[in-house]
Amino acid sequence: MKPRDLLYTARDVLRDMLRFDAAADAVLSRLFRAKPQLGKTDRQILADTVYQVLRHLRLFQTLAATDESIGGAMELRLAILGWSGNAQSLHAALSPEQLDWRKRLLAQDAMALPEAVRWSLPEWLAAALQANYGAEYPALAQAMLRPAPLDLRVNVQKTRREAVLDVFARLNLPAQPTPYSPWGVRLEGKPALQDLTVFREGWVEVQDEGSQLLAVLLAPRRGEMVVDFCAGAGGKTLALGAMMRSTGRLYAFDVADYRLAKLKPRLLRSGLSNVYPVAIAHERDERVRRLAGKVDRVLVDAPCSGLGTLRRNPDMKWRQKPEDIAELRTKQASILQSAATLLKPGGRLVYATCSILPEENSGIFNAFLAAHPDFERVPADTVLRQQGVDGEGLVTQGDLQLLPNRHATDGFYAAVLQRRPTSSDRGEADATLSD
Ligand SMILES: C[S@@+](CC[C@H](N)C(=O)[O-])C[C@H]1O[C@@H](n2cnc3c(N)ncnc32)[C@H](O)[C@@H]1O
Repeated sequence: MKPRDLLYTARDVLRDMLRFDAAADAVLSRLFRAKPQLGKTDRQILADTVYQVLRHLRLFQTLAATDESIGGAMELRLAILGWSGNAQSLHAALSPEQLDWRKRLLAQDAMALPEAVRWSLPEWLAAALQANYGAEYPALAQAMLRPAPLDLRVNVQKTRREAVLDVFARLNLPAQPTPYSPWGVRLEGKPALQDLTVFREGWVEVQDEGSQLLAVLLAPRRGEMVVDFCAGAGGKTLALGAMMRSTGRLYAFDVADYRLAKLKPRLLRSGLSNVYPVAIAHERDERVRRLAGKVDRVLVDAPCSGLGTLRRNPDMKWRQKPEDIAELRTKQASILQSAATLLKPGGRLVYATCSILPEENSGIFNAFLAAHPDFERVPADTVLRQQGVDGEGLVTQGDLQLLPNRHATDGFYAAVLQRRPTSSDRGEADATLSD
């Protein structure tokens, strides 16, 4: 497609996207399905341009409103400001007046603008981040404006990290081991993974290093009975299954069939045979009740605002509203409550979100512990150390707290609890030990 036509396509996509009635990636997928003639480079330019606009939406809208000399719809002017093709395509896409306008506006001194405009945050979210992160708020807000790196998880069921790094070195694709996860590889750039044998053969999966650490924290063992309560498309399920070396039973629960369906091809690639996807109607489903008191480990990767993933999903900051958070909190508390009933005495649960709002995180977890004296917090740094991960700097008040500005991961929270062993279990354990 000619760069100028691409610019107008970006305008049309933005018109759709800025209604915020569907996720940005769904809007893009719909477009790509409708226009199969779009080549790889065109798709990349379109995606990068509209995501750049979503990231900087408030700033770009403010800048565009200060100078209307080039005319055209707001969405066109936003696409001009966000254009993310190379210099050649930029010159081919824009008229000389548009080029001048873009240059002038992007050169403006943004320091004169309020922080929430500069960092393109809705007022309510800027206020919440400032209240919760204080002096760290500017670094956090700015880190969330940068695109995320491409992290992969090496499937230890099939290979080792060194072998994967060797393959990338031979392909001349710069890659580094991630600093915290024992299975993480960080790629420079965004190669088309689907074309690579390492991906097709199930040696690697795309997964942010932070997500990998949630699996590390659950630390499931061979032969155990494990439940991934909100498994979705199974990103963490696959990591857990590999940790269990494809032994035991790993149930992947979710209320969304269509998400679980996406797990199937990934499972095939992974080589795991210990995973059992189960669609449940809600968190108190009969299939959940049947496992009460029988499970060794449970992961609750709870539905949340997703505000820790703004580097990848910048539309979330415009789509979420304070009243959505209140609704999510009720759901999170209810899921945690049900999921905890699955645990055997001595069993462990990890409650996690990709939110950076404490009310979805420690707020839910601490309230659960306060109301349930038969459960206790397990310090996350202890578990990480046992798993060979240096938890220094990863743990705040006993729980894992990852932030893009500190750890170059998405924002994640994860806390571990254990069901206290009953006195008869302790007796049994003592008897076993003294035998
Ligand atoms: C954060 S996502 C999970 C992502 C997934 N664990 C992964 O690693 O790809 C939260 C998931 O919770 C699911 N969910 C929402 N309500 C639920 C409920 N009551 N019980 C179980 N799962 C639920 C959603 O369908 C969604 O897939």
